[in-house]
Amino acid sequence: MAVVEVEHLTKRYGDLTAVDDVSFSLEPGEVFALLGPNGAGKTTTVEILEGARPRTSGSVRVLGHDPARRPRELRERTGVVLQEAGFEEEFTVAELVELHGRMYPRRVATAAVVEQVGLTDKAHARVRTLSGGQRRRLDLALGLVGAPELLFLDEPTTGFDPGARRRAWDLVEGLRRDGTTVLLTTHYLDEAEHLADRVAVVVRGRLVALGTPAELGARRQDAVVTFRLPETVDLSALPALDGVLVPDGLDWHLTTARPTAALHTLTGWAAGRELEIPALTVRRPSLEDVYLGLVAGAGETGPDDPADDGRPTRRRGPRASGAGSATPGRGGRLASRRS
Ligand SMILES: Nc1ncnc2c1ncn2[C@@H]1O[C@H](COP(=O)(O)OP(=O)(O)OP(=O)(O)O)[C@@H](O)[C@H]1O
Repeated sequence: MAVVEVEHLTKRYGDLTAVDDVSFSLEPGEVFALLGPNGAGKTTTVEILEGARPRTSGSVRVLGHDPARRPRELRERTGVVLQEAGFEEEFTVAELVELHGRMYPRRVATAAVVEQVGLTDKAHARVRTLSGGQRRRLDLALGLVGAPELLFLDEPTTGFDPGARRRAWDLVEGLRRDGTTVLLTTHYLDEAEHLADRVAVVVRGRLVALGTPAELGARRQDAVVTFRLPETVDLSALPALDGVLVPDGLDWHLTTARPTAALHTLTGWAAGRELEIPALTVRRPSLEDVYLGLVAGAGETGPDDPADDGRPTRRRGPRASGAGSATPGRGGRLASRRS
């Protein structure tokens, strides 16, 4: 049985359709990444799955439950790592993890989860003294302390230094090995490529592509041949190459649908003149290239788009106040789980 099943999900905020007839499912143990530009509807979708927002229409099942009913069992079997969560600043890391863990029947030992996220040396530090990246790791610890079957990770490595990001990736890979299903949103395409079994690309609320990173890559047949001209050679001396050639500093990039033929022409020409072509590489499109092509193809014009209202990425309704969430004091998370 699918862990998450979403069929024809739609969410409207007044006139704005933030999620538009989206369908996908998550199989047990898979890491699934939701990608899309700012305002695409990723957070809205994830919050609907978490039970933190009502949907307008469509059907949603999470671990067999309708999250809109906010069943207790679902809350106990899922973990949530938000983009920004409020912490109770005077608690220590260990205290906060300990208190949070009490909400879950299947909890992981505090020391183990603190170790898992690399905060052991900060276990007894007050939350207010943590750096931005350390707070994100604490967030991760709170998502993991309940040994969730399904983990929601909303931009989990934003603000991480490169080492911390690698460790977070290792952690997610470890979770996958243990059978945890993970729904991830990220703006880092390398992160999605590295971690995700499958990727869904959402633009303006609509699902525009769904598949493994390799399947999405295979949508594009083109490749980029990069090279420099030998010192003694002028561009006009090159044979005609099939594709679009653009300069980039000393390099030339040839984007071509026929990389084998283009390479043959180029290397045949050079070999015939006993020339060495410096810095010659061939690169297939990365997930980032494919993603940017999909986003552009779907008419998204980036941050200057008048439809982009420039609002912060994570908005919460009245739940955001954290009122009434003094135990254990994580405003966003606990309040959203309880309301
Ligand atoms: N409570 C709300 N009321 C009105 N509009 C909202 C509300 N929450 C989100 N929106 C709008 O819905 C759209 C989708 O927002 P959402 O936060 O789901 O996007 P996102 O893909 O998560 O973006 P980001 O990558 O920036 O986090 C945006 O246009 C946003 O302004």
